[in-house]
Amino acid sequence: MTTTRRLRSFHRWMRSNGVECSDALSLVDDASTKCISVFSLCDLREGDLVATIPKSACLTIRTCGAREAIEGAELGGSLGLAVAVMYERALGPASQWHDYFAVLPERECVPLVWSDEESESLLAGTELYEIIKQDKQFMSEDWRECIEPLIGSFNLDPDSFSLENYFSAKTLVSSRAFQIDKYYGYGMVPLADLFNHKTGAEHVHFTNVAEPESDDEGDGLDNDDKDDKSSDLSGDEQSSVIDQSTSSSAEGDNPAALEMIIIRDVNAGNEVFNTYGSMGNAALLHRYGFTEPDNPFDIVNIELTVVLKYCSSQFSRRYTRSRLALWRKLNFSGCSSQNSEYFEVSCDGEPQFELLTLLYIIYLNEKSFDKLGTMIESLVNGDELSCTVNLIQVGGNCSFKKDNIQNVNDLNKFLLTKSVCKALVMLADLRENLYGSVSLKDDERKLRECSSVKERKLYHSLVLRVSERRILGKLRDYASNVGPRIKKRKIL
Ligand SMILES: C[S@@+](CC[C@H](N)C(=O)[O-])C[C@H]1O[C@@H](n2cnc3c(N)ncnc32)[C@H](O)[C@@H]1O
Repeated sequence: MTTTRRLRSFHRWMRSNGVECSDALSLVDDASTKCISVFSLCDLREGDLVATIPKSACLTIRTCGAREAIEGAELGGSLGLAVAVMYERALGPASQWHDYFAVLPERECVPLVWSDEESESLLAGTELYEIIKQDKQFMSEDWRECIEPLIGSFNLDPDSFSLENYFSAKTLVSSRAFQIDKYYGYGMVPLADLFNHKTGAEHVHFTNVAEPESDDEGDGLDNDDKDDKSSDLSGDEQSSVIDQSTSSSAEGDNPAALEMIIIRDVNAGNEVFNTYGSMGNAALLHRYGFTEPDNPFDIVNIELTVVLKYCSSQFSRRYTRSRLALWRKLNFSGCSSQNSEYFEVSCDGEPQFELLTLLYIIYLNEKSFDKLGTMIESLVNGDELSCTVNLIQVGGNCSFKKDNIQNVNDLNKFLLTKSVCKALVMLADLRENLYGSVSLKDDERKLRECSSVKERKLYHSLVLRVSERRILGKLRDYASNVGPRIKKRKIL
């Protein structure tokens, strides 16, 4: 089937399934990338309704032919939806969604379906490296525990439900599914999933006009994906949340359909973008298989284990343990995800506040540390702000004026002693070592020479490496330029 043909069939499919796509939209099939994008054929203005998609046309656990088996096995969320996708694909032309599947790729090129060698060579050191290893392991367990036992009941080619096909279905779900509503749950929304992403400058929103009555709330099936152990860097389940409009005044409101409405003007001939959310490059690559240069939502994480390793290189293990224990007693903690605790460094190189408090405590002199120990009882009863104020006062900072402090961010500069700044630079170096011996300059050169279309995996992994390494550079600048701003005074 030629690309033009698949789009013609999809347009026919939309008409016969009640999907209304405005004549102002042009679906474009790019022969070089085999990807579809949406362009405007005329000027589109804020408020224009450009598509209506009946919820019954969406592929969900509720609408798929294997509903009974999937619900009977209590599979929900992305795992259940991936089974629905595999089932309907296995039906071939007999599936209601056959012509919809023809406009989807076989699988999305996300790292989950890269070979182990590719992950090793392209992702080592990046935020994704360990996550992908875990994803593969957890999803294989999900498949063995939840899907393999069901395969016989489908009476279809068992190969269609293989582990490999499960991974492929998961890539489609992670990159294209939406949370529809309570009744339909999480699903594939034809047409809505053809729009590409632009960070912070999208043109279109999907609106769920009203919630239909749910006939069986509390049936144990929900969208919190309790069966699915895979990680989610973006923190939410769906690729895009559909706006829940509470207004029902507009004429033509249709509780059984989703509407796509222009929220930012588009001139004729331009691409119409959606947004998949505010995500850094690691999250974009993880779920969607692409990255954006200069992404303002990028972050780098520094694992607590790296901080402790650095601390142990300076002090005894006992010393490190006692400092960490006091930090915890003061109710500080890092971010946590699947057995790891870490600190974020934002796009502009600013380290997470809690990392500064930990380093500050690590470098407190013995006297101040002991004094802090005696104050624990009173400190833990206060809030984070007053606790940190006390911490800084005990540390003996003479330029510190409590009255000017409104929130914890105002305290950052007082935590940046010379030792803390030096530690931040060392931590940036330790984190950078994880990328191996290739320099940032070499990565930047390779990126300039690389084609985003022909060498897609290499290109996006290089964007990720380069953006993470630039943040580490900014962390070094931050530590060198911001601190130390304070003079010490003995108050003990
Ligand atoms: C929801 S689909 C969008 C439609 C898709 N282009 C298609 O051919 O069907 C999401 C996928 O589109 C691609 N994509 C979306 N936005 C992109 C962007 N800004 N840059 C590169 N690829 C993008 C990625 O492959 C992503 O996984």
